[in-house]
Amino acid sequence: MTTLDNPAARAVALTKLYGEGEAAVRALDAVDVDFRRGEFTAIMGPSGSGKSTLMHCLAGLDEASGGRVYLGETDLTGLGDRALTELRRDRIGFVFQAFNLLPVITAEENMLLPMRLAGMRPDPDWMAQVVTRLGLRHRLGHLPHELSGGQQQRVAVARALLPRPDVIFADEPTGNLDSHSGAEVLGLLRASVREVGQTVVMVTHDPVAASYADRVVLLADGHIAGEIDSPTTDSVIETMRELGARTC
Ligand SMILES: Nc1ncnc2c1ncn2[C@@H]1O[C@H](COP(=O)(O)OP(=O)(O)OP(=O)(O)O)[C@@H](O)[C@H]1O
Repeated sequence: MTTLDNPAARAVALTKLYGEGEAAVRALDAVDVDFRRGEFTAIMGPSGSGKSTLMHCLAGLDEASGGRVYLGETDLTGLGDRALTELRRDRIGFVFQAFNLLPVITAEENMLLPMRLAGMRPDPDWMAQVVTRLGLRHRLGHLPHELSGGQQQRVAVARALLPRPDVIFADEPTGNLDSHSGAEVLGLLRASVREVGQTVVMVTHDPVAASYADRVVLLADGHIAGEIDSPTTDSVIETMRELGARTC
């Protein structure tokens, strides 16, 4: 089986309704999409097009109203709360716009916290590689408030990378960063894909951020509206303009 027919995550006829009756909002309407292993995919689209909803359903944070969601071979639809919690803990990494570091423990303790809670230890070689790549070797003992925003987000990326999850879902990971810090975080995500085959799925409004991805999946009005392979900032801006979308 090739990686093409064995995606890391997949939505099949995924439909998500919020509310009921006349007031119901169809946030996703029979969406079919695959996220290939070892690939960096950006999800883009106008405000309200369903990006966050798609990501939340893929990551087991929100329940589908119809269709199926798979993480590898595992069908998430129908899993109970406990199984979903374990799946998120053991197989998914998250990076959010807000860095979500615990303020009273050091950068290193923050990086290791999810693994400690799961009773796991990181492979020392892998930990050393991530820390080196992070460029924060001399900041590991610092508390989050002693770090810049970019440094805090790099700690959050390391925290997601250390357990080697099946997929890292990143929701506007550079939304709170200046362009220099944003480029560092995006470079780190891209390197994790290129160098160790991590799978990353990122929601973004930013064409520059999307240009770090291998592929852009475009959403409009709860539907897949297209794809861009090997995106550049210009090709993303042009395609978003054609979609009539807000791109900043
Ligand atoms: N909890 C909710 N209850 C009701 N409607 C919701 C809820 N969450 C999202 N929606 C609606 O579902 C649609 C898709 O929302 P979603 O947040 O997925 O879009 P998005 O593309 O991520 O938007 P943005 O770029 O503004 O973050 C929107 O019409 C939104 O108003």
